[in-house]
Amino acid sequence: MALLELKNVTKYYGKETLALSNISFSVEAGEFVTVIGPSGAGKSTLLRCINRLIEPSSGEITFHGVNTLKLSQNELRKLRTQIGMIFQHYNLVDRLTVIENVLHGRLGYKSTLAGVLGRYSQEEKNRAFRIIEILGLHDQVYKRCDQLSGGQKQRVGIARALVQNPKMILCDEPIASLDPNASKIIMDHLKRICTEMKITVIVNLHQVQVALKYTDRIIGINKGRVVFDGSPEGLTSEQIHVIYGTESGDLITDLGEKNAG
Ligand SMILES: Nc1ncnc2c1ncn2[C@@H]1O[C@H](COP(=O)(O)OP(=O)(O)OP(=O)(O)O)[C@@H](O)[C@H]1O
Repeated sequence: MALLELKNVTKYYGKETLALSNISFSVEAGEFVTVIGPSGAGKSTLLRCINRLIEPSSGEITFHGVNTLKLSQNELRKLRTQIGMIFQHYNLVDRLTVIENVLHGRLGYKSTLAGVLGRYSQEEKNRAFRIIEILGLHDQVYKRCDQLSGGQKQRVGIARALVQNPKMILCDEPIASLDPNASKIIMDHLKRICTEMKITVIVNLHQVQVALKYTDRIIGINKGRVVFDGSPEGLTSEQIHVIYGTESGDLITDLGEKNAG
């Protein structure tokens, strides 16, 4: 059974804007999938429908055997502990330290009161420190997040997602605000999280070259529809053109010799 299955997922904003149109695909446990497409194609909407930060208008989403669209608020909270999310602008609490932000990843497991009082078990703290170490942030543990670089902030975002002990991580343009060096560090971490921790990863990206380099599978979206779903090897310049339409000129040259077909 697939870990995640979408069937005919459609999302309208208001009556006019069709952001997703009959999206269907499934993702197996352990896959590393990138979603590419031009600005406004529906990539963010798609990711946010998966964990119901946005409510789809129709369709079905099954995660780990559960129909996510039928869950009560309480059940949804539990579901979200299993699906970590990483954002382009990190969504950290800037005035709090790295360790405090990372521990926020445990809030989904707590009563509101315990959460408000910041009550975390020693085990939770140990786990948070271990993950911070894995992400190379051990020297920053007690630094406030507003004193970190973008790349470091994103690593805090990843640590916060990992401390949840998720089955899957959704990454909404995680490197869009980072320089190439910091982007590589983030993508390398995400790849390792998938291959070594066996966590399924879905990443929205703007950069086709990055998608080609890192993932097993690329889903191309244009105007809310899946127009490509396959391996990086299958992504020819014609396919890029279908995904990006008139915006594809520069991207095709970026493909280099590997897939230019
Ligand atoms: N809250 C909203 N209200 C109305 N329309 C929206 C809303 N959010 C997104 N849209 C529209 O839905 C469509 C898909 O937007 P979405 O942000 O999902 O695309 P995207 O592929 O993530 O774009 P980008 O790469 O620029 O972030 C666009 O036409 C957008 O204008």
